[in-house]
Amino acid sequence: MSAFVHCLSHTPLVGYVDPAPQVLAEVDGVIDAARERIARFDPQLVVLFAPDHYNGFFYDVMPAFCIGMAAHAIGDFDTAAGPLDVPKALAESCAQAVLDAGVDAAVSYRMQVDHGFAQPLELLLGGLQRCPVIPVFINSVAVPLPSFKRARLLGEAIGQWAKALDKRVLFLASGGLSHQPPVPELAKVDARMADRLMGSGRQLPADERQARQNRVIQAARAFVEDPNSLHPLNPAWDQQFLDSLEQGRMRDLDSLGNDALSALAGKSTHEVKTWVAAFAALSAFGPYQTEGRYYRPIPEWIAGFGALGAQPLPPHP
Ligand SMILES: O=C(O)/C=C/C(=O)/C=C/C=C(\O)C(=O)O
Ligand SMILES: [Fe+2]
Repeated sequence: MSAFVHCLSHTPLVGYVDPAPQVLAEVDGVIDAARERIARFDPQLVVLFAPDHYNGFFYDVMPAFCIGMAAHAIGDFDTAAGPLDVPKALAESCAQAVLDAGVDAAVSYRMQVDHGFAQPLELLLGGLQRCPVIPVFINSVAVPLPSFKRARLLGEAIGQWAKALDKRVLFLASGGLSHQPPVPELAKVDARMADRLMGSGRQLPADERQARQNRVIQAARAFVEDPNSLHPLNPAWDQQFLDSLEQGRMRDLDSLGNDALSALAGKSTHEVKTWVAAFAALSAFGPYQTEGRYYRPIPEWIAGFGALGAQPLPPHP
């Protein structure tokens, strides 16, 4: 039994609206280094904490958390499409353990996921099917949202379950840090879009999918020109958040409410709850040391873009 963590921001805008070549090369270097560390760890099981952007989870039934027993990626923004390699019996055992620990996660035997899940699997493992993966959805955009505390407890429960396996387990987290791309909000959209958010968007017509992607791309171009056209990035908050994880102070975030977090760092920053869950899972294996910390605000991707890895400290002799 051993564990490893890697948390990485995602962006659907890579390849569409890119930063300067030296920034792109810097990010590529960060991802390459993480991929090498993960390859050396050679995971036998991945638990991937990630959000959705109204591509797989809708307001017909919106869970705070959902564990996939089977899953497929839709391939939005040119990310990989197709089934993930979900080990069903292990996922069922994980879900049971989470409920037994008092965290009421939903389950799905037909989970539909978007770039939030596909991108880290592609970038860090080389594809959707390279390693058995249990997908764990954390609702990060559709209010009402779960709290930092519940995300931490979810992670701790999964960490305790993983610790009892005789496996090398990699915890991945996808998303964040400060950012607010133009994801629709139920309270602000017209009837047609509300219907999409309530479930008819599960199979989006191609022209609507294209229009939706174009809207995000246009918003990114405008944000580069005018940082006040969207909620501004917040590098100071992002660094403070990374410090909290590095120092194992996930509990300190419990008292930060969701409205306060949105005001600090934008309405999509709730994706960082995936990072809290992943680090909480690792903490079940004891004290840890971090590695590969990276941060840069990248307006072209509407993102405070970061990475942070960690592994348990070796036991004292
Ligand atoms: O405008 C829409 O309908 C959809 C927008 C997105 O899917 C935006 C996603 C952006 C991210 O994943 C991100 O975390 O920046
Ligand atoms: Fe996202």
